[in-house]
Amino acid sequence: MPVESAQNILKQHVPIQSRSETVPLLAAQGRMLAQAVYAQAPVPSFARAGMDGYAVRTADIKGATPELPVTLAVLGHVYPGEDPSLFLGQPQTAVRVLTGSPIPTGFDGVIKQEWTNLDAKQVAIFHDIAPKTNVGAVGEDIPQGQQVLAKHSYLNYESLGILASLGVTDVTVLRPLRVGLIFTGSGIQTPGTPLNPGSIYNSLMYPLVTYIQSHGGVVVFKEYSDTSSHNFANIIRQYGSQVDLIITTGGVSVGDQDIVPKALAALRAKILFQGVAMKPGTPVLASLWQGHLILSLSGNLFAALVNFHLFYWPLLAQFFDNDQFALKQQTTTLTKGSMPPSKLRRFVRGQSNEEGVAITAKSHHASVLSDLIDNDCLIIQPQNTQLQSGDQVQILTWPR
Ligand SMILES: Nc1nc2c(c(=O)[nH]1)N[C@H]1C(S)=C(S)[C@@H](COP(=O)(O)OP(=O)(O)OC[C@H]3O[C@@H](n4cnc5c(N)ncnc54)[C@H](O)[C@@H]3O)O[C@H]1N2
Ligand code: MOO
Repeated sequence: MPVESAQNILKQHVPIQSRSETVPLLAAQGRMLAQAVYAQAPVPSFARAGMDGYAVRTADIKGATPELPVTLAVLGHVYPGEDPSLFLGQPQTAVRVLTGSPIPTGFDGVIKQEWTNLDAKQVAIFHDIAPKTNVGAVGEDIPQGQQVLAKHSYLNYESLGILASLGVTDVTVLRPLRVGLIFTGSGIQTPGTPLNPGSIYNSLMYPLVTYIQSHGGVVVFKEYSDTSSHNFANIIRQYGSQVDLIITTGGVSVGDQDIVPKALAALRAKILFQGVAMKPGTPVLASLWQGHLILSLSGNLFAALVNFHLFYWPLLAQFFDNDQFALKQQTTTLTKGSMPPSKLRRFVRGQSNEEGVAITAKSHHASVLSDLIDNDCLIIQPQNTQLQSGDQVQILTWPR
């Protein structure tokens, strides 16, 4: 089955998210806003000094030079957080201020202290300044009433800081995509215990959990299945109904321990597709168990991640009805590297740059993860076509 057909089948079975919940700001990282946020008050709510110096009436110091300074009476100081209403800007006066200080009414500029003699009582001013110099106006950052974040914005980094600057403590966000993870296979250990002979660490868990949790999803359970299909099926029976999507890794190929197809048959899950015309990750499988979607990725690390990127992001975009989660496809130039033809359409690790995209990976094997560190996209290599430097190629990127 072609990748696009598999993506379309999956999309038809994604639940549409509708409910919301209120969470503290720091718990909202990676979540989607349920409603637009408007500024109830301007930020800052007062005119503030942009430099350490003196609040002045700019008209008073017009023409001031080092040779002919203007001297002003210093009424006192207003430090950040202090009440500026104790002072009123009168002719030939100044108030000592620091960066962030509220500026008392009547003053219209802040002269930086380097242009004064920094006197506490009678300050000599050596330059003149235009009105509003070094004054941050009310609402300089956010004017009152402005829409700060649109409905369905995705909360991260700066957006959480902007909400905090408005004094917001809790936000109403869309219910996350609830995901359960099941890792199959023998000899797969969680980091923290010494490796048994022939075993490897469950490295796959970490990119999967972090991709999911930083893009509007939560991982509700992480379970290991041993190599019996009973065990796998029991995990699904026990936990499956808690989630919107179950992602399983490994066990989808044809070996003795490839238990996923057998377990799905025992669960009477409906197979949506099994095997996709892609390399790596050919044996990927999707099924539906009592209305819950199960996406079964290959166990090979790079194959699993290619499966994840190609199927998870379109599904997430559908769940939130939001294109910012969709895979982005674009045409660019292959600037470095080559690939021999492949019978199946192949997804190659790519490193995008200003000129195009480069193939820099030392290994293209499906089981090799470490090369991905400097790679940020997948190059689509059409079937039976070689890739060489200078070719126009299609690349796929996912939300970062
Ligand atoms: N005789 C055949 N053998 C294989 C075929 C085939 O058609 N005929 N297909 C190959 C292809 S293609 C792939 S892809 C793999 C997929 O196999 P599975 O999805 O069944 O994965 P496993 O066999 O369970 O594991 C493969 C590999 O990945 C390691 N692994 C699994 N889970 C993790 C994890 N969570 N973290 C780190 N590493 C993991 C596992 O130890 C194996 O080394 O099958 C080919 N074989
Ligand atoms: O599809 Mo498997 O993809 O060779 O790793």
